[in-house]
Amino acid sequence: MAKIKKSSSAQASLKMGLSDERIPKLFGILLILVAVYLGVAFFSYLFTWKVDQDRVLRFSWKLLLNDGPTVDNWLGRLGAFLSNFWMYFLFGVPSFGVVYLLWRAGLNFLRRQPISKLINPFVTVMLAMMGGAVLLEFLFGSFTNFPLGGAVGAYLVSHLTRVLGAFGVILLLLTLVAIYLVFEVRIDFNGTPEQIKNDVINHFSGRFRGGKIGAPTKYGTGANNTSGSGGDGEVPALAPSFTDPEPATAPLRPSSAKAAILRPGGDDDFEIEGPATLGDQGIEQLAGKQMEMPMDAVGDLTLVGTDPLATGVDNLILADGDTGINTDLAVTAQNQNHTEPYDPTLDLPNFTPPHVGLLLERETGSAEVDRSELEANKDQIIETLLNYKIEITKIRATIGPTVTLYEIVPAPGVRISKIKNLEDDIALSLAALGIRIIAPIPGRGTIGIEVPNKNPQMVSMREVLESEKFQNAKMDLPLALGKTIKNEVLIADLAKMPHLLVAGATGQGKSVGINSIIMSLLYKKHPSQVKLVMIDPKKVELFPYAKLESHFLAFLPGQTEPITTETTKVIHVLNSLCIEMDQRYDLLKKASARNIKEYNEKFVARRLNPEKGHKFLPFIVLIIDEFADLIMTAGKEVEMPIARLAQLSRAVGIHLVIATQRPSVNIITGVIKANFPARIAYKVTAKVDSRTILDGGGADQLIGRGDMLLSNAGDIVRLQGAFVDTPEVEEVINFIGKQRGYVEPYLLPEYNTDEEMAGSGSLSYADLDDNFEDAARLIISQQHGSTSMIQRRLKLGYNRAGRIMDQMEQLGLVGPAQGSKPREVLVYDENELTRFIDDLRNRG
Ligand SMILES: Nc1ncnc2c1ncn2[C@@H]1O[C@H](COP(=O)(O)OP(=O)(O)OP(=O)(O)O)[C@@H](O)[C@H]1O
Repeated sequence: MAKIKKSSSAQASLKMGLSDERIPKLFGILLILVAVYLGVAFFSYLFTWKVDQDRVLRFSWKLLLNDGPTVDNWLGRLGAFLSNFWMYFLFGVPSFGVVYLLWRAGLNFLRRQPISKLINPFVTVMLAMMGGAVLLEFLFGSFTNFPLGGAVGAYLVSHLTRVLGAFGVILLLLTLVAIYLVFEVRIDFNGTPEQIKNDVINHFSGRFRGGKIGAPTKYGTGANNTSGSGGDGEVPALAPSFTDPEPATAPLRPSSAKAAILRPGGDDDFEIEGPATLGDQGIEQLAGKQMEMPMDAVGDLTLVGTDPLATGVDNLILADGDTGINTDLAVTAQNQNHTEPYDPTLDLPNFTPPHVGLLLERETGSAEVDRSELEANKDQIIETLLNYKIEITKIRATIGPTVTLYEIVPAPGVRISKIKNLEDDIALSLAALGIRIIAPIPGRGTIGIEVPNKNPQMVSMREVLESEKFQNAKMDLPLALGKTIKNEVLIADLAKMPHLLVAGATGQGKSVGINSIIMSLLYKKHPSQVKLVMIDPKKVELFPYAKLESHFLAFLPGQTEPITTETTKVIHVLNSLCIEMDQRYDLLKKASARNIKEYNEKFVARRLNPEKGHKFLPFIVLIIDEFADLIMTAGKEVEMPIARLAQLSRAVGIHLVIATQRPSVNIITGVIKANFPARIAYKVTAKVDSRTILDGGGADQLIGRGDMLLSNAGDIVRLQGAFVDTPEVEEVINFIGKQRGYVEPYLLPEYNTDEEMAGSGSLSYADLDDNFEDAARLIISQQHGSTSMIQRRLKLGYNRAGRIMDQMEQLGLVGPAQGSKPREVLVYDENELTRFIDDLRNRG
């Protein structure tokens, strides 16, 4: 690598032409210096204008000659002349916009970004300068002699006031601001004033952040931030939000009668933890230790991200050769020559992540908990346990969004196993739907009884996404799943799980849960950092996400629908993912990297050569909504690749989320279970189903509507899932879908079954690329078998055009490749092609 660099720079020094990267860099430095000069001169003008103005006006450019007068401007006569020119004759104070533009242009040249990137800021700043000049002149012009809005501002104001009247000018200015807010900032007027303010602040901070050298991006993959979101020392060994922090509330009244046996009716030693509205006399706000539910802490993968167009040799060919390609994307190719760290998000630099205003602010229900409800439940628990001769010394309540946890301390001598054995009887006696007994609560030595609240609260997706925990989560694949019994938002890192099995009876919240998982990723990650592979045999659950095809989705080449629904295609996708996994392992091996984190770090530092096939690797999340149908129809053909992926894909950043509403053993097989230590169970109808999912009961005692158990390697935590409705999901999808995506989506490797590879005979009509017919017609009409012609004329990527050419060869339309020469075309007449294709179609 070092060698290559050396020789190329030696060559460059022989001939310093326009292609020499040093020239734009020099030019960039020059522009920055000019910007600094003008900035200082303008600033000085604010103080020296009175003295200098007369002299400059009298002498004009002659001021620059030797015999002119002296001036006060800190940057001499040139400073006085230029600042007067801009401030007095042009835009007044908004002339500082020119300084910004020069600075920005300088950086652009330094970074060797395309000039087209400057068009937007140029137009915006020019308009802002004009608007600003009018505004300043209109509002304050009559109070000062200083040319606040310059001649431009003064002229426009006087002209506009004559045409529209003073009030008309005010309305015009307000209209301009409104147009800006609607088109550029995309304000959601449904939001609260606070959100609108945040949107505006985010908009502007985002804009200006884009102009700083090496500033970390909002996705944590800034050029300087090579270790990505989970750099060393940043990610705790345990997934942070899985371990609830110790709350700081102190007990108001210490428990006095520890040894006393509790009787129903009394409220001694009944301690309650929960919403503040419970601060009633006689009830305590308790500082209890919290349940610890550590996640699997093996390894710590770090996201750096990837860009599908950026680095593959194919894509570089595409970027160089195709004039139709968006110049912004061609940054990528230039990015290759840079010495600064690589930043994958720069390939879609203007991508704006969805804002929470797209989600509804829901009425989460009253936080008030009825004291009599608590007392009644406490009495019933004590009484029921006494019936079984179980005495307790202390009971404490923790009120969650939908259930209250009564934590009891048994009297000395009561064996926990006794309570465990009586679990079903106790539940029956308590006779409320959804009672779950946890005996003992791991690490606490106490027993938990969860009882549903009469007035459950909903947990909205918006509130969990807005929570500080989510906002600050430095995880590779953060999932905002819901709230724990302690009303705390729980964020889990899918990258550490490393796969997730989701199961529950129909109508209990699974689809909402899958949506909240996807939403979490869409809200937190840039399209260059994560790709979603979606499989939806039911065809109804995931289809709205198809609009994200050129942003977040990955699928097979030639696939018309980016979301896979047919079983045969699903098998292809799964096997293709296995190939992707193997290819990623090969890349890791070549790069001597142990996992995706190390690999991407090396890539960011430009220690891996893209010409040798190295590229940025995004995380890939495979989502299967309803894999029961697949297992039933394709059995091992589906189960085996899933198991293989689950066993091996973690190190290369491929993670699986598979869901089913049929939690039976023939669906969730031993092989699947063994490879999915992290599982989510929604309510199921029978205990046996709960055992199938969680290896234990509990899911049968849930209350539905998003009430769920999250289990990781045996540790179980009860959560109220975040709720997001389909229209909200669609809003978010539209928000992203409307933005510019990659020219070519992220394609998975092609997978051919053995028969398909055997020869032309097995290639069916369905296998043909969507552009096959057009490409074949082109080749035949031109009698010229060239891939690059297909690429150019049909505006296809190099890979895809190459694949179409292979299919033509398989079908005998063209001869084999002949090096750089075009292939021989074996069909001479388009009618013959029509017959051939009809034939193929009829064969199916
Ligand atoms: N987290 C939640 N909070 C509140 N209500 C919820 C939550 N999740 C689901 N619900 C309620 O339960 C209903 C069913 O949820 P959902 O569609 O997710 O179930 P499902 O298990 O996916 O059903 P199916 O298997 O038929 O697709 C929702 O329409 C909603 O009313």
